[in-house]
Amino acid sequence: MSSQSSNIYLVGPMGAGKTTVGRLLARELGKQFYDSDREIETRTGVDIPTIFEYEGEEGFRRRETEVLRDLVTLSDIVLATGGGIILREENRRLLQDHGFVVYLYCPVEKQLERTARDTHRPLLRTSNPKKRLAELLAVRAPLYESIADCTLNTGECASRQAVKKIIQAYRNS
Ligand SMILES: Nc1ncnc2c1ncn2[C@@H]1O[C@H](COP(=O)(O)OP(=O)(O)O)[C@@H](O)[C@H]1O
Ligand SMILES: O=C(O)C1=C[C@@H](OP(=O)(O)O)[C@@H](O)[C@H](O)C1
Ligand SMILES: [Mg+2]
Repeated sequence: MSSQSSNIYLVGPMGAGKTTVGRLLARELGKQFYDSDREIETRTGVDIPTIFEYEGEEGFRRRETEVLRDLVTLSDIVLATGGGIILREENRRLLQDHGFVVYLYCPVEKQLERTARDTHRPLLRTSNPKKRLAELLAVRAPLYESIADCTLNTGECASRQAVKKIIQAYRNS
């Protein structure tokens, strides 16, 4: 983390709670909240499944990096990222250099439960989403860990509890 950073960046897999916890955390700390997925949707005027459909995952990743380059220029924000943002080395460096990085995770079973009702995650539109989540995590977990300033299992805690724990870790950093 850059010393005395006023930004908190949440990374972690789909369903870990980045968007939900991030919004609450920002409110609690009086910081501006951003979500990289929402930012991409606002800029393009279409939803994420549509971007995947027309531009593929590669097109989405390109847009994700463009958005991140802009968001790291802001101060005093909480940013919830998309689960795959850590795939690009440039993104990992941008996150590490400009904020306090919190890795949120939970067991794959919980990820599955929490993502089951929402059909807006193109990578989970498969006959076996649990297997997909496990495969993604196997590749990505070391990448999340490599940039995390703090790690939190949201599997057994309510979002409000997660917020408290993050604030504690952030203030002690
Ligand atoms: N700590 C939590 N406990 C229980 N449910 C949660 C928790 N965090 C998130 N959820 C629920 O899980 C779903 C996915 O959360 P979301 O914030 O979109 O995850 P992410 O942005 O990491 O993919 C939402 O319906 C949300 O209400
Ligand atoms: O894990 C991923 O690659 C993705 C996670 C999603 O965000 P959430 O992690 O907020 O669900 C979203 O960016 C897109 O569907 C791709
Ligand atoms: Mg999200």
